Amino acid sequence: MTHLLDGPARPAAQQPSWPDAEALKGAIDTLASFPPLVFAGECDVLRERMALASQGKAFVLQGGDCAETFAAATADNIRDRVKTILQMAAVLTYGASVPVVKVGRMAGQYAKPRSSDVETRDGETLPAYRGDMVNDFEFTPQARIPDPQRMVRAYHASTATLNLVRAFTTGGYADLRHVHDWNKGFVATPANAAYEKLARDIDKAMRFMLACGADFDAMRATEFFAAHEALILDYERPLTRVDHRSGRLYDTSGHFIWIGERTRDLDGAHIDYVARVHNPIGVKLSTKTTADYVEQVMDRLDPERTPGRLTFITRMGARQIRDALPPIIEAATAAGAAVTWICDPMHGNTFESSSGYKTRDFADIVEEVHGFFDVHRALGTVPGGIHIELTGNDVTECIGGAEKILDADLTKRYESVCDPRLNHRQGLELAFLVAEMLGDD
Ligand SMILES: O=C[C@H](O)[C@H](O)COP(=O)(O)O
Ligand SMILES: C=C(OP(=O)(O)O)C(=O)O
Repeated sequence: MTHLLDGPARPAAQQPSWPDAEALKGAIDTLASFPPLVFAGECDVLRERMALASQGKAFVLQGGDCAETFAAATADNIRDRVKTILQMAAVLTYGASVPVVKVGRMAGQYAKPRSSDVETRDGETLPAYRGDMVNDFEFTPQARIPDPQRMVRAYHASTATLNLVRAFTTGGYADLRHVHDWNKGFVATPANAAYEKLARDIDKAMRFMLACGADFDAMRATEFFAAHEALILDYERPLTRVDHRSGRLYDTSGHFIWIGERTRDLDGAHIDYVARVHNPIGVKLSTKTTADYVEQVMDRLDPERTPGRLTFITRMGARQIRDALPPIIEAATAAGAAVTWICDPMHGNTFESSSGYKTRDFADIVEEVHGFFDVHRALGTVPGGIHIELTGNDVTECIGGAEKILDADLTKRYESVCDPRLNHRQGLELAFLVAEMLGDD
């Protein structure tokens, strides 16, 4: 399939140095022979949902691991992540009376861009870990060698994940009548107690609607989409297929793919790649973004200004967003933007704690989302969603929140192989706060 993507060779940032060209070719050919993970028609549905979010008629909740790992792709982990997203979506929908577009950072989020190509521990320097799709987290010379067969494993792990996600979300588990069940198995906390109360209210409203003759069978299933950063082009390209209905190219590795802050160069291979596929796509924007860049990237990726095609995921930092975001929005608006604006309050707020862990403060995360809403409201544009690194597990990776995780607690259960995630309760707590902001119109 790669011939479909032929064009001038462009520099591709953040790619592994695969040591064996033959092995790489073998893995690419294998991927190209596999069935698609998602269908073009599903991507089109998501584009329509993203369009609604760009107009304030829906709100996007994108969430999941910073970096998925093969070892953690278990039924329990996947179920708890899906449950957390369903609960957060219920809080947002009920709290703000807006449909929520549920998108997992799942089933493909196996590669990471890194600030440095190497990592040094106790005087030993090895290649950096770039995600399970590329090499292994273990700190040994052998483990850190990029192995293209890992892309094939990532495909299989994504298939299994997506299969379970589809079973959960269409097989009855996501039925709103199970709104209480999603809270089961989690430790009792103020956030879960608040959720339990909300679930009782939803139950009551549903009983009322049922008595009025509403048909709740329509709610048995929920839409749930898969997203990841389109980083490793040797994985994305062979999974790119022609849609037989329209003759257009789609990246069938996920419904929504985004280009990260480190790979969004206008002359680079990543922007060239996503310009050619028809999926709904995202571009991360930090404080380094210029007005000129925004206009040019819109012209490259969304020349027709089609609502739902392009999402800007801003990740500015709690202290910068109020100054850095307005000129970006103004430039986009002046250039006729039809983009969906999403706030990633994670990546601009990372710091190293005194105990040496990469962490984020829950208060900063909330503050960035506040800034995002305030800026959009002041400019008359639409805050269309949030993008969160989270897990359904009870980890201690981000400090703060109602349970007041402290620096000293980070050591207790820090499991992320890259960036710190909100745990289940912090995710729920954030959903309640965002529901308030959304409802504050
Ligand atoms: O998730 C984002 C990046 O991959 C991550 O922040 C990079 O982390 P690093 O600075 O430790 O390489
Ligand atoms: C690397 C990521 O973010 P960014 O490109 O915004 O740094 C990410 O979301 O995993």
